Amino acid sequence: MRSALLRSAALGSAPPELLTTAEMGRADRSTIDSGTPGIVLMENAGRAVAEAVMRRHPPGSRVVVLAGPGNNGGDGFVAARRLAAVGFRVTLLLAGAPERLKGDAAEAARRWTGPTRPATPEALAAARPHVIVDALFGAGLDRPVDGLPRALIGAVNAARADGAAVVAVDLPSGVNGTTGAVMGAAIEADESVTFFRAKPGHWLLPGRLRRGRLTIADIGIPDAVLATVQPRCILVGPELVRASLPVPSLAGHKYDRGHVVVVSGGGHTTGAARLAARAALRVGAGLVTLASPADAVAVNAAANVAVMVRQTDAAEGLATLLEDRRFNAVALGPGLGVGAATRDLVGSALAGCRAVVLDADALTSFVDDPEAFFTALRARPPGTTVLTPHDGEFSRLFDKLPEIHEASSKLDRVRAAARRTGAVVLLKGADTTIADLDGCAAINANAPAHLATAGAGDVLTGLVAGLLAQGLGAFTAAATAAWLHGEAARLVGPGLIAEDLSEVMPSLLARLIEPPAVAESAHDRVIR
Ligand SMILES: NC(=O)C1=CN([C@@H]2O[C@H](COP(=O)(O)OP(=O)(O)OC[C@H]3O[C@@H](n4cnc5c(N)ncnc54)[C@H](O)[C@@H]3O)[C@@H](O)[C@H]2O)[C@@H](O)CC1
Ligand SMILES: Nc1ncnc2c1ncn2[C@@H]1O[C@H](COP(=O)(O)OP(=O)(O)O)[C@@H](O)[C@H]1O
Ligand SMILES: [K+]
Repeated sequence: MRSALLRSAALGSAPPELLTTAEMGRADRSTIDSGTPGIVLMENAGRAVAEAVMRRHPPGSRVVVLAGPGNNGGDGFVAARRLAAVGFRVTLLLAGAPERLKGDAAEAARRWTGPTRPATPEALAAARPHVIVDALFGAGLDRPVDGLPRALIGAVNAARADGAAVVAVDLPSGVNGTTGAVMGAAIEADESVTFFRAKPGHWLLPGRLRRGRLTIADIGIPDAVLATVQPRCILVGPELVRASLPVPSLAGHKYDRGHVVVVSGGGHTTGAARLAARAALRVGAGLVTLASPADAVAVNAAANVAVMVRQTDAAEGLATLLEDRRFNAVALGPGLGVGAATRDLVGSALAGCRAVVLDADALTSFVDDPEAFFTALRARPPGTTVLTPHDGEFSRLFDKLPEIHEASSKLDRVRAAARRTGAVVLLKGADTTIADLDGCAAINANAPAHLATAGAGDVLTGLVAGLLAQGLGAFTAAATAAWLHGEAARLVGPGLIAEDLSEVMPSLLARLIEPPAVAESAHDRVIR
């Protein structure tokens, strides 16, 4: 299922694959080995950068190209030549000695016939640029910036604060393309022009906040190189969601669409589970039952119509309920409270092979003995468990593990957690990151900031459970749910409260699912 998702992702119009800087290096090399000279790729890259400048600024504008010592600088030399040729007033500032430029960058520098001046903060300020092309560092950034590069980054940001526009080549200098980390200091760009595919660092925070608009330019690297590179991370988008969403069959019945159990908290904390239950139903689960402790039955029954309510007393009650195999997905955590009773409920849910989503208190209840929890998770069938922590829950559970504590990015932390638990881990945030045991990963970045509101996470838990119940694998369900959740928040807009997310699901799903069978039957009636 997960590999089908990675394959289906390739069908969409916006390229979903995100390439680490190492993978991008392999894509470059593979293209060069197949006969396209590196200087051709560099010429195409520099032209794409020049075109980005031309799209928004008239000839005659003052442009500073800040070139670094590697191929990113080479792209800058090409952009400088093309902009000067059409009437931009270009100042080329090089950080480093011209004689140290190598290979394609040295060739690009030879093709530039204007003056090349040493890059200093003073020279940059004196040029009073309307536009700065940031070609200092790209994929080759391999250590924190210090000394002159750091001063130059500061000067670019100061010029931008004074009104200059900044177009970054590939990445804003200082941003790590693989991790999104700011390595000491980083340029703030209005636009970043990257090549062939976006990089995780364009979408992970804080890199995403530095890159401005993202333009992905075709520089002549064929898509076929992806078969060699085999990228391990995608950006979730509508094509992928459309390809994954279950479409009910005319011949089907509600049990074909799965039956979700959401475990409710006690009488005073039922809201979270109700939000999750409604979301599971809205995303298409055939039936949803709230497993409710005795003191919450009345309030749950009064507050629900389509969602059913069953009294289940503690872990034994849940285990008894789940003996009915038609309950094929269980969600628990929201509103349950932290402690032994919740740990026991989780134990009942994890027994057997139905799909399980664990969130909130179902995660926090294990912070004192995470190893026992990880062991129970690892014993489950692959692709059946999803954990949906926010940052705090993730840190409490995983940060003591050295491989997670020392990981260099959100992507690596989530991958390490998935490896450790065998579960699909979805770490929430503006750059929600999802990974499975094998290191397949997805970033979902469509959520607006107003999604950060009480109860939004409970709705996500329900969406994941609803999709699991309809037969999606854990990775696909988590990625699809995260995108639907973010898109629903965009549809509602500012003023969103968690209840709204489920209510816009029908109009959102209608845009994604073609209903050919319904259209046909309407037509039949007209003919009769
Ligand atoms: N043939 C190719 O590989 C292509 C590469 N392209 C460009 O090439 C770039 C990558 O080029 P490179 O691998 O040469 O890398 P960069 O140009 O990003 O930087 C490499 C240089 O910067 C130095 N450096 C790294 N971190 C530093 C720091 N913190 N302080 C001081 N110096 C530092 C390195 O020692 C090295 O000299 C891409 O970002 C892209 O812009 C494009 O031209 C497309 C084709
Ligand atoms: N800055 C942000 N931009 C976009 N989405 C965000 C941001 N911060 C949080 N979110 C999303 O909001 C939701 C909050 O969930 P959670 O923290 O579990 O809240 P709760 O426990 O109140 O339900 C998550 O889906 C998360 O990804
Ligand atoms: K750059």
